[in-house]
Amino acid sequence: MEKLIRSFPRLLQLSKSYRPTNRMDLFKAFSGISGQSVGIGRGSGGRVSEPSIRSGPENMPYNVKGLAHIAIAVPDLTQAAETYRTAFGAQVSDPKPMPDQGVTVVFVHLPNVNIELLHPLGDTSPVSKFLQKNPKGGIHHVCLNVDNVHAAAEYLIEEAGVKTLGSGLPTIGAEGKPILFLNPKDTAGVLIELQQANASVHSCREGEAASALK
Ligand SMILES: C[C@@H](C(=O)O)C(=O)SCCNC(=O)CCNC(=O)[C@H](O)C(C)(C)COP(=O)(O)OP(=O)(O)OC[C@H]1O[C@@H](n2cnc3c(N)ncnc32)[C@H](O)[C@@H]1OP(=O)(O)O
Repeated sequence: MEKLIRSFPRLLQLSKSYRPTNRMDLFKAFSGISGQSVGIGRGSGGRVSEPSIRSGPENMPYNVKGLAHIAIAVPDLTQAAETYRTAFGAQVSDPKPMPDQGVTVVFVHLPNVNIELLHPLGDTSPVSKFLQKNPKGGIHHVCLNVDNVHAAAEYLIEEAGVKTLGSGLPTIGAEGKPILFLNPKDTAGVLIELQQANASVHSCREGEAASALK
């Protein structure tokens, strides 16, 4: 113990006023933490190392403005909505049929983000196959707000190697704004929806989505 204390000046300093009683106390005293888990970088002499952060490319032609919603496909919309309302005390919307998208949606409003519950509508719903593979339901997609969905699509296809799905032209989503889906094979296996954040809701009809963005 004396040898250990002599070899670590910080511990020596602490040991004058603090007597560790077990191994965890010894670790906390040495690393300077008080319970939360941290990573200690190699060669950092015991100091907690900050993770390095790399920024996105400069001059991006569009910006992600945040998370719009997380969509969960469910086998029973009424039951799922009731679970979110009663178990989590969340406000839930009435079901909204969206025949053009092949889904009925219920929005669950949480303080910092919405959850969109999805159920197939019609024979060719894109959610049907997903539910066949995941009969109990599951996370179907993540929707990001962007400031320019048109510029985003162009940049993703031409510069980032990320393909859009369908015709590549925006359609109108459940929040009444232009949306586009990206191929999950290009985005780490997660289906991502882009939504035009600043589009005026109610002002767009299906055929007007693309021109509304110009
Ligand atoms: C109202 C609106 C809104 O939010 O505003 C909505 O929600 S509309 C929500 C519904 N609309 C959409 O989802 C539109 C975009 N979705 C699509 O175009 C399609 O569903 C695809 C994502 C391309 C999947 O195609 P398809 O339905 O034919 O399924 P599939 O079973 O043949 O799957 C083909 C490959 O995609 C994968 N795959 C299927 N669904 C996936 C999902 N949700 N997330 C991640 N990967 C997925 C499968 O595992 C498979 O991979 P492997 O080949 O490796 O086995």
